[in-house]
Amino acid sequence: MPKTAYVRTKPHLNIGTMGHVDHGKTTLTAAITKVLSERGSGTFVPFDRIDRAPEEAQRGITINLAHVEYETETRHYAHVDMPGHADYVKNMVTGAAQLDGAILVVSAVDGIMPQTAEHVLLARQVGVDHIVVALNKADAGDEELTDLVELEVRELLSAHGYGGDSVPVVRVSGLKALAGEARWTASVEALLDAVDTYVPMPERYVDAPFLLPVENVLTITGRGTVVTGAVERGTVRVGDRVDVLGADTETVVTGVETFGRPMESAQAGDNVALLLRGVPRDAVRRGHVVAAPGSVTPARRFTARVYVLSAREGGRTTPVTTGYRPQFYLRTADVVGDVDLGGTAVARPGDTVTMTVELGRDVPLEAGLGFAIREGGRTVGAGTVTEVG
Ligand SMILES: Nc1nc2c(ncn2[C@@H]2O[C@H](COP(=O)(O)OP(=O)(O)OP(=O)(O)O)[C@@H](O)[C@H]2O)c(=O)[nH]1
Ligand SMILES: [Mg+2]
Repeated sequence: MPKTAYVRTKPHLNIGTMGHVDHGKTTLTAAITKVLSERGSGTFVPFDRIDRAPEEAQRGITINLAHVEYETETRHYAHVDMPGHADYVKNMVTGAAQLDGAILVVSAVDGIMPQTAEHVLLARQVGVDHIVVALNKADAGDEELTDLVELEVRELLSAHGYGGDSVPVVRVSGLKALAGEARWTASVEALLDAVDTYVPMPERYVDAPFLLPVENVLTITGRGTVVTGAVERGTVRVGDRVDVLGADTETVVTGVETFGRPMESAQAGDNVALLLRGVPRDAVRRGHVVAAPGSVTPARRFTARVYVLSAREGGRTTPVTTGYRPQFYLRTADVVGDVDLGGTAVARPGDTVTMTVELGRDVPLEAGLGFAIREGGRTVGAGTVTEVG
């Protein structure tokens, strides 16, 4: 049976949970949906409906991005639960690229761990301007220790330009909230209030030509290929012609949905699924971009200012030279690129340098676009495009 159409009654924002493995992101995500469903604004999504892949259940970790939706009194949210495990930072970057604000989950028992810091750095780089901290497992943490963890987290955020002194830090217990303990369901409510008030509604460029970076691709039997992601700018409706950049094809949008509900028109900021006419499932991939015809010219050469992470930050121990070929994370794409520093110049860990990059394929690029550089499973640099071509 077709579901009822999505009715836009409140401002919509994209948020998500990030942080180190096992600090409780998925548990907190489930708890948020439970607390809100009891208020009558949303559906409870249990833990095993978020981590639902067999490998996730078996290993007890999140691997894939999972999306849930809920409403507070003032806003409608799409929430992406991101993996914390070091092997899946790739997926985390894709999730973070769609966010208006992030909930950084830090275990009050364990404090800052490597992916706590890595995720903060990556969030900064892909354009997440606001972070709210959930000091989770507060039910199990010692108060004095938790105070120390809070100080540490504020310092970390300040070091990355997040204004750690003013960031809301809320002590919560996802686990106990899920169990319905009043003290802790109240803590989750307090966290949501902090998100509502601290994360501003971003400016939405609804009048710009439509652009959606593809996060995922699915097949709906009998209907065709569907791409999902957050609309970066513009609007789209059924019947619109679009370019699929990366797949190098032009097609027509034959369906627009959000969380399974049809939409008349999707706009900048919406988290959507677009049904594309006649596009084979294997022609389109994460990292491709769906855009208004002719509105963007993809390129593979650009100049950027890049910060090379120090070894202490988890980066390289040896300098970068011309000829270096790491992976570049741009929007939802992950593309290999050749680095040119100009002659024999070197970039040591801790340096900020200008470099020219030649990507392995064409990607929609523009000045100001932030990106991360990774190599062998770790983040080694962070940069901003200064010039295309
Ligand atoms: N005591 C306590 N344990 C918690 C709390 N939240 C989560 N846990 C436990 O911590 C473990 C990890 O929880 P998850 O929610 O899977 O953690 P995660 O951050 O989503 O992990 P990844 O997605 O794999 O990075 C589980 O055993 C949870 O039951 C909490 O508030 N208090
Ligand atoms: Mg998880």
